Amino acid sequence: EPPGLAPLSPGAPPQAPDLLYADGLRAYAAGAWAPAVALLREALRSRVALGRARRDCQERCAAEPGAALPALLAAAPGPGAARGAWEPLLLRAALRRAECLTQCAARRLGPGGAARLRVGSTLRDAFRRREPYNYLQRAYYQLKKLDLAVAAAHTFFVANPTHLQMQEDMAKYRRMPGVRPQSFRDLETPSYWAAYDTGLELLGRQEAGLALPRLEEALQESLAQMESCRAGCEGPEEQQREEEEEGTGSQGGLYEAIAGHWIRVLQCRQRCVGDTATRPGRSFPVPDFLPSQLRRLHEAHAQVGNLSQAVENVQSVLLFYPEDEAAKKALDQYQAQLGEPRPGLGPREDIQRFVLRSLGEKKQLYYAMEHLGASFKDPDPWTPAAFIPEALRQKLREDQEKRPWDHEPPQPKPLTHWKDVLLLEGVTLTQDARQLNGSERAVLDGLLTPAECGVLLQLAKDAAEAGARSGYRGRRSPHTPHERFEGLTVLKAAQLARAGAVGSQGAQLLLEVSERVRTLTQAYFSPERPLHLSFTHLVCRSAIEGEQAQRMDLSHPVHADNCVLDPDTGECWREPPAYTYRDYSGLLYLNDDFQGGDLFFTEPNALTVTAQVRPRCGRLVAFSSGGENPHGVWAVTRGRRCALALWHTWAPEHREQEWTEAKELLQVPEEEGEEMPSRDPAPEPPSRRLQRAQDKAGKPPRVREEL
Ligand SMILES: O=C(O)CCC(=O)C(=O)O
Ligand SMILES: [Fe+2]
Repeated sequence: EPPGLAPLSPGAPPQAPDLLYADGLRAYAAGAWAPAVALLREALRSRVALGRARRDCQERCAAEPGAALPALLAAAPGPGAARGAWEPLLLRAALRRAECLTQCAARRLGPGGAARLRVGSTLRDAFRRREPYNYLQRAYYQLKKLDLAVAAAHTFFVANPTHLQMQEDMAKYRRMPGVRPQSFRDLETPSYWAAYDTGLELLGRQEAGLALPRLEEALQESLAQMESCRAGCEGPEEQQREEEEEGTGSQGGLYEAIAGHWIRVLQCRQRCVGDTATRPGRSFPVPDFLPSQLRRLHEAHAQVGNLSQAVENVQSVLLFYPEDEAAKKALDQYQAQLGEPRPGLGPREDIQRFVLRSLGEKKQLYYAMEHLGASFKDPDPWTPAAFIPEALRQKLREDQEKRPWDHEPPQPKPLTHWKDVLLLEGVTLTQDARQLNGSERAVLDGLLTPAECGVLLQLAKDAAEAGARSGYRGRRSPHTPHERFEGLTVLKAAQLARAGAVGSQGAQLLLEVSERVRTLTQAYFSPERPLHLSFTHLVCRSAIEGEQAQRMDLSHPVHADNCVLDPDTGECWREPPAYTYRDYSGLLYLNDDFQGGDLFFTEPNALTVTAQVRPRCGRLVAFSSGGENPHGVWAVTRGRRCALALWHTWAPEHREQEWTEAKELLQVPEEEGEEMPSRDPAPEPPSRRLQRAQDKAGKPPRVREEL
């Protein structure tokens, strides 16, 4: 049973989610686990019920005679249509519609209807971040309902994959006997992401036939999600949200107010494009989500010989990009292969409807932008230039350039052979895959000079001390109680450097070195396809003195980096909570003055060791991140072992945004001391949370933590 979604008292009208949630947090703070669970679940459920009721009502009332727009309006007879003719009709229809909506809401939601059950912006944000699930998992854990705790944890985790506390909790759950990764079912992530990912994976394996149903499902489900998102735009919350953001109520007279409301609805509907294309927990949408899905569809259909479907899909691409050369060429080719012309064949109807409607909305929004001072951030790169008022075009072009995720990365220069790169960098290949008994593994030496290792070690030390000064005690390792674990991201390093807590030379070097590793890894393993850094983490593990006798555990248990390894079957599931988008891993070691701590690779049974690597300054171990490379770290029994862990990805949308942010931060001239953001702690009682929310004006930059 999915937590939070089954009614506690079936049939009863929903209660206000705000109140339920606040009561739930109070119960949680008081350690009353069972009531906390009941209240939090009810808050989640009532919010879902609320949304569903509103959408049903909207649909029903739109179809009700008298509340629909009179047909007369649609066919307004030219300029002669006197003002008096349409105005009363429009406004009467609006009155009827409002009456219908109010009655419907009262029927579905109880007396007071929608007004009584508003969801405030704080709650909306908390729910978007899936915070209730974090409280739920802890409460379930206390109640010893492990399966539900894991399911709730996973639901939260998918939307917050960089939440450190949750990483530890998930690791804890995974170690528990009887809790299997299979039970980490994803309860709230829209199903199209799974379909999309599987479809892409199958395509990657040249399985177009198998990929097609998943790709089609992904497209249809993302269109459905878009509809559901758009339907939410007419609700009272959307209006309220804009008012909160703009700090204005409606101004002016009747028509100004109507126009103002209408613009908000349109803005909201257009935002749905980005919302639908953004994975839970990600900050940026997959660029050009719909057209790129259509491109994959037409290619896959062509591959398996479904020519007419290939034509429909490529024509749909052309609706977005009429001048797309590749699409035009593909269309010609498909038509030639088809032989005789098929008259009925055109773009997909669902896409045609979508594009026409979207263009209509954009036209109005650009108009409002030019003449009414409205704001509009076009989510799409395909809007025809003719739609954009001349005065706005230049400014938009500039903004576009500032949004890197809207652009494919510049095509790389033809890549040099890895041997040239090694030579260039003064690096030697110490062991290749064969010597390491694997397929995609390598040990390279000479990536850092001893002086550079020194600078990076100093950086790690200074950062840890800065942490200690600000009340952050050295944490136990998430993997073993016998070691301490400190992790530093590039952004955090840059922030600390700005605040003067660490030298900026170290932070700068961190960026430089990660790029050095990326170049090498790409040249060695992926010369045709650019690799991007997706995460860079400077990690030190220290033995805790006096706790080392007869240690049986590992510093880092055996795992694979992009999938969940099942040692029993040797299978590796490329699914959350693993970081599925990681394609190549790199570990660049900084020192060797510690005991234990060798890296080792195993067979998929996680037991049989196939190769072992001793860390030392400037040594890079690089390998593909999948199930072919299970690896672990022996216990560090004395001293401190520091390494730069780097993960690379082929997916530009998973490129490490923080790398760029850190770079920018280190480039801009120093301003007065910046405040250091702290990571989001485990759930705390509401009173303290409130305090904290009030303390911080504005949102501090989010510091990412991954393992
Ligand atoms: O530090 C190492 O040698 C390995 C660490 C590792 O495997 C990881 O962080 O995924
Ligand atoms: Fe790893």
